[in-house]
Amino acid sequence: MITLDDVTLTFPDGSSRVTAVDHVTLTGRAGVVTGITGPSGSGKSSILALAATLIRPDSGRVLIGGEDAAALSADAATSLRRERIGIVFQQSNLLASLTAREQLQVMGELGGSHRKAARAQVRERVDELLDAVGLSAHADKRPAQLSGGQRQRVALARALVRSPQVLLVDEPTSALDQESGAAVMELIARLTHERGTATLLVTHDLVHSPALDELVTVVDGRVTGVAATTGTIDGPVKSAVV
Ligand SMILES: Nc1ncnc2c1ncn2[C@@H]1O[C@H](COP(=O)(O)OP(=O)(O)OP(=O)(O)O)[C@@H](O)[C@H]1O
Repeated sequence: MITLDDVTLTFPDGSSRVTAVDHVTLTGRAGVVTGITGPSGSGKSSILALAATLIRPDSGRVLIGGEDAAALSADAATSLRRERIGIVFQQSNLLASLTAREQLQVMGELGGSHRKAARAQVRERVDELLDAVGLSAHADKRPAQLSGGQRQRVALARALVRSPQVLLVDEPTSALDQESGAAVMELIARLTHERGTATLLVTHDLVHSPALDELVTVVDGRVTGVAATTGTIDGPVKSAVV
């Protein structure tokens, strides 16, 4: 579970400051895809960056598994991010020289043990995740040999390698056509339901709302609405949400 509790974030703007996030309170629950939508400049990406502990709020708390990430030292926030948070960006941000399998392996081994048994465990998890995102047959391909949708699926699998509690996804379909976008959204919903991640997903495109369990609307940095959606992708937790 992740909770932003009365969070405010401002940025310098000439001699004054612009308020990007204005006393926002929202919760992403385990096994639930919470969409965050709103007009351009409303604060969606800022909310995601706060949830990712990439920036600190001016005030308020960012609770991840009960711990206030906003109060941690920079080092502690980095390890919390590494261990508990998976992030998928608009562009897949894959390393051009690595195969799909290697992208996941590098993430799985980051800061971990070099013992043979530990590495074998990572390999097993990588194979399981590549299978879960339907890419086993493409495991040895590099990003340039994959379609946009396949690259986003690799990025999604990579974000899940360390079994994060929280999955943060920023406009995952913006570089995709409608059909592959829908497939990526469906996959995010399925993996969220199966693996119990608390998923926050920023989208301006409500054509994909069937993949969302809840929708938070943000305008001018403020939450103006929270609604259960009429999503059609079933999951174990979903029935309890709607
Ligand atoms: N690094 C920054 N420095 C100064 N102002 C910023 C910075 N990042 C965001 N802002 C301002 O904060 C507000 C919220 O921006 P944010 O990017 O979070 O909105 P958004 O809803 O994600 O927009 P979009 O849909 O266009 O990506 C805007 O007024 C923006 O100009």
